[in-house]
Amino acid sequence: MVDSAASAGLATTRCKNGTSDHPQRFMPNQAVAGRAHGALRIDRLIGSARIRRFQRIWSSAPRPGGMRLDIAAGTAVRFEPGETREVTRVTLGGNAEVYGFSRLAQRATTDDPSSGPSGSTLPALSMNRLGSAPSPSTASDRSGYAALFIQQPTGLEAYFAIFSDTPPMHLDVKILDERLRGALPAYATPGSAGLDLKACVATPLTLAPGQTELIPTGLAIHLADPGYAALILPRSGLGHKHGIVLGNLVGLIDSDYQGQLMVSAWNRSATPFVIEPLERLAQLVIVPVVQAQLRVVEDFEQASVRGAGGYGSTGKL
Ligand SMILES: O=c1ccn([C@H]2C[C@H](O)[C@@H](COP(=O)(O)OP(=O)(O)OP(=O)(O)O)O2)c(=O)[nH]1
Repeated sequence: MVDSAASAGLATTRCKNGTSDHPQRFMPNQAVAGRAHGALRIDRLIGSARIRRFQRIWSSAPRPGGMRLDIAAGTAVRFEPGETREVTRVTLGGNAEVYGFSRLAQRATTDDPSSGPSGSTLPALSMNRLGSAPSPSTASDRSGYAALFIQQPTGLEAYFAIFSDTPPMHLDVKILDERLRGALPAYATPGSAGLDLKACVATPLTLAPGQTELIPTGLAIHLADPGYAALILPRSGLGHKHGIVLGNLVGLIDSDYQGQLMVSAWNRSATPFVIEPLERLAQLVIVPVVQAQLRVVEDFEQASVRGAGGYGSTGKL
């Protein structure tokens, strides 16, 4: 649940309607819908919470159709506080029936719109207001939803956003080297992005200048979700002061990889470097990934300012 105390601050929405642009300030838990060229723009600030994804939900008009926000299934439109995102709406395909959303909005879009979302615990929300409510009991994290209702000449449209406090991500880890039991990598500070990976070598290992060695880390992870990958990056101190970087520059850990994490250690310096057992050698950063579906085109729809310019085309300074 998102309480209003967490919803401190003001959000700004710009509503464009063809010719004019009306910046508007409004209090948390309010929203304004602007329809610009078929797009719905919502700007949302919910304390530290993020709108995780927009889930279109239903619309009564025009039959048979509802509209949905034009984002790929399972992906998200992320809003940071104060940011605005523009999401185009498209007509629902298939039978235009929408189910799911923890049953909050379970209905066919051809249902009578005046009845509101069926099978729901949706509280009464007024038109064009953004509301929040406790998440359905099935939700394990502290998430909530926001609903936006728009009265169109042709009927009622509703949009829902699911948001959460970005709950911690759980990562399955296998310990392959007993020396790491009780000494798992940890984020050094609350703001750290990387987990240190240790060199699970049995004895000190000397890396000669220019030499590259694959060093075991004693850990295996399984990200499982293709929406994530992990990157192995050098530790800046080792790289800058001692020239110990990565032979592959960056290690990419696929979400389906279950083997031991290995660090390709490269001594790019002119002096030998001794890697001590359990020395922190590199760091692991987990990042979101979008798998794109390729769509072949003869030409791009819109010419960009940059075009094919690159490699310093914008100048040096
Ligand atoms: O620094 C690294 C880089 C990769 N890996 C593991 C995880 C990754 O998922 C797997 C394969 O890596 P990648 O796809 O980069 O290697 P490839 O050379 O393209 O091999 P493959 O054909 O197996 O994909 O190896 C590491 O442990 N450390």
